[in-house]
Amino acid sequence: MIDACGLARTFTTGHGTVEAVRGVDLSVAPGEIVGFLGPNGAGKSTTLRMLTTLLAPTAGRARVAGHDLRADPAGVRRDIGYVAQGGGTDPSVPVGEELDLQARLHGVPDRARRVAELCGRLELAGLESRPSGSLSGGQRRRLDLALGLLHRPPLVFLDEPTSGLDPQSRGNLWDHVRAMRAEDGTTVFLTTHYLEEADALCDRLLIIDRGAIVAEGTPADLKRRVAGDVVTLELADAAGTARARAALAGHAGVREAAVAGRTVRLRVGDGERELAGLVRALDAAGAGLVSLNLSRPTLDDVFLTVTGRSLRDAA
Ligand SMILES: Nc1ncnc2c1ncn2[C@@H]1O[C@H](COP(=O)(O)OP(=O)(O)OP(=O)(O)O)[C@@H](O)[C@H]1O
Repeated sequence: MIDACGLARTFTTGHGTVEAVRGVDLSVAPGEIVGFLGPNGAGKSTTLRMLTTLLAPTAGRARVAGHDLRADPAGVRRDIGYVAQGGGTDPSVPVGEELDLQARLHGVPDRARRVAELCGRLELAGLESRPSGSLSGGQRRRLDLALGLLHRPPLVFLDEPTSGLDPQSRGNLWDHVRAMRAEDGTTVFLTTHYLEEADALCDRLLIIDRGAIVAEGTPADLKRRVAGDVVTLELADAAGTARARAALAGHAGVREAAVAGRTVRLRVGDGERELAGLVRALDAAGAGLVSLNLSRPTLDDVFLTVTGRSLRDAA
């Protein structure tokens, strides 16, 4: 649904040249929900604006929703939905009127039925006569989503769809995005700052930093591949700790072991798979295991591993 190769954009400012996006390759398959994650200024919006034809690339090429970005930008625009960060509606216009107007602009056939259908699906029914400026944050974002979906685009771009929403409204919007994919097979490409959002909603993530993609994969794969799981062992005494350390030194699957007092912290690939073998090795060595804890890395650990910085600090 998206295939981009070497996409780049530089800006010339009074202070010199900014390489906002430095040759990004990415592909998104039909029906995927792909999250584009990165700290402030990483190049997310610039990439999104290029893929939605709002900004011309300085280099590279892309096919979006079956159309070449440079040769057929009108075709791209026809077949995508774009939900911008702040939305673009007039706050004084009633919800129903706004939807009807946009449906008319898009030439949506049988538009009254389509508007009613989307209002029903996105919990906007009953709000049609309210000016959009009077809606709550969550209702507002659902209206923005409805506006982006009116012409039934197979591909939708969402720019920070839940920015500023409370956790409950955020979860509600995720449900709607999932339903949109389940019911219509809509492909979704979204940018986000929220690690929880990336983790909960996206099938696959692209992590961008300083204009380049630094990691890519499903949330679970990324965590496993890039950061590994962590197994923390507590041993009964110093002798047991030494025996544990010796037993685990050559143990296949252990990538790294750090000892602090009677605690041994291991970095392993797939913790669940490794646990039984680890326990057997420790028992055989008579290490005197007191407790064992398996923790999964977070997406922030992934970012830290790839860039040496925390996404939260960097943001
Ligand atoms: N019109 C512009 N002129 C000059 N520099 C720009 C312009 N637009 C973006 N940039 C710069 O390009 C880089 C990438 O910006 P971009 O907005 O794409 O990042 P982002 O990842 O979307 O950040 P945020 O999360 O803050 O929205 C930044 O250094 C930004 O200052």
